[in-house]
Amino acid sequence: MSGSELMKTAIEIVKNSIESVLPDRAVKDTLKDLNLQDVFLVSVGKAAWRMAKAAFDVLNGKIRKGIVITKYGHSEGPIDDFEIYEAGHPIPDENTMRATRRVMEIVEELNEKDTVLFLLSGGGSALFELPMEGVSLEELQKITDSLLKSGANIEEINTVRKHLSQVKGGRFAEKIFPARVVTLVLSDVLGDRIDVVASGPTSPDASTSEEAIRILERYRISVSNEVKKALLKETPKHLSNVEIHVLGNVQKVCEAAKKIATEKGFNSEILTTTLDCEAKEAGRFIASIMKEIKFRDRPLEKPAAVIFGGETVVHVKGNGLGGRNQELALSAAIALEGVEGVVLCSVGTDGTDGPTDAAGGIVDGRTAKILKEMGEDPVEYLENNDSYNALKKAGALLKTGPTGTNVNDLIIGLVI
Ligand SMILES: Nc1ncnc2c1ncn2[C@@H]1O[C@H](COP(=O)(O)OP(=O)(O)O)[C@@H](O)[C@H]1O
Ligand SMILES: O=C(O)[C@@H](CO)OP(=O)(O)O
Ligand SMILES: [Mg+2]
Repeated sequence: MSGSELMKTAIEIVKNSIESVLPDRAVKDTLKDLNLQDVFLVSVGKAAWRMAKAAFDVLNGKIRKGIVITKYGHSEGPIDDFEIYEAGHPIPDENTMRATRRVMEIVEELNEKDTVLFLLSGGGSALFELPMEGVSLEELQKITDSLLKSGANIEEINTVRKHLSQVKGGRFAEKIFPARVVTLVLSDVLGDRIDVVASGPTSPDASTSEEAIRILERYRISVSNEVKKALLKETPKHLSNVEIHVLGNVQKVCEAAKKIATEKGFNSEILTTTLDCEAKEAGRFIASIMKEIKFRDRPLEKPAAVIFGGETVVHVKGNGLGGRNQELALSAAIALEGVEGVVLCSVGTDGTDGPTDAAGGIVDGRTAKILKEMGEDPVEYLENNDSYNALKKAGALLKTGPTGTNVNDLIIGLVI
């Protein structure tokens, strides 16, 4: 197999794996079992449009009102008479608040006979938000931006978000009470911490005010007195009106990748579904495993596919453009320079990696060489967190557009 054929194979495995975790089927199957009548549908997150459409297709006639809030560019047209909103991500904006207020207007009227069907996917933290009284949107945006660049993981970031919000950390379910809420979650959080996915609007909160304060201190983020005051108010730890079902996660996409790669003749193994270290360290480590396979045929014999799922972090210190998958791919490209018969592909299953239009990167032994031949230093790009521009120059960006799902990041290494 030539180098470009191997790249094509990697892209095919990735795309088919993502296809297999589109939420449609899981939403439909779960709803058929639940037999709900007369629901208020609220769908929030990057996969919100697709989840709402699937629910509409199976519940048709049993939905009294439908509202969808998703990221800009992620809705795919009208669904019946649903209200469909797009808003800012990963930082909430005015449209986030406008759409969330609309949801609150509707649920606050409900009584114990009513049911809210809440369809939730990652991205919801930015898309569904009304800050606590005294906390301005501007300050919340600043704190979110600092946390996202600090290297803090999603559990830490969302511990702070929950305590500054009127709808996160179970507070949305509290507002819905005495009505009932049935939540279907597509998980993009490692270990399926459902109180962390989209900051758990309908989950009893496992985090505390004290932890939120400690996290801000740990990452040296200073906040106003109003924010300090808001943080002290504790989130609900028990909720009696909630039922939650998990539909999909990073395990499922990794299992699909393993199956597809095996069918294509690769000795395939999932090495982890909880990759959570610094992106560039992960890239280097994965490259070292691929070289072990290439030169020593272990832990798998060639042809081999190694599969990783997770969510790495990036301490963004430079002023470049990129995302954690692109950064991982660029780092791997540096470590794989000159090695033949290896391809590494790292993507966000939602189709966007960091504030860019790429889903991730696809690199091989030629990628770093191509950059050097152009007079560019890949290490400098990596240090400036400018993986997007490095991979763009080398023709190594992978673009899928919004995929309709969101189960975190998938990394595949092929070795022949
Ligand atoms: N220049 C950059 N290089 C690498 N990563 C970046 C850069 N700028 C932002 N990021 C990372 O992108 C993350 C947000 O990306 P995004 O793909 O929206 O995350 P998610 O898919 O988890 O919502 C931030 O947490 C930040 O760490
Ligand atoms: O909304 C969120 O809190 C996170 C985790 O679920 O999602 P994303 O990383 O896609 O923004
Ligand atoms: Mg995330």
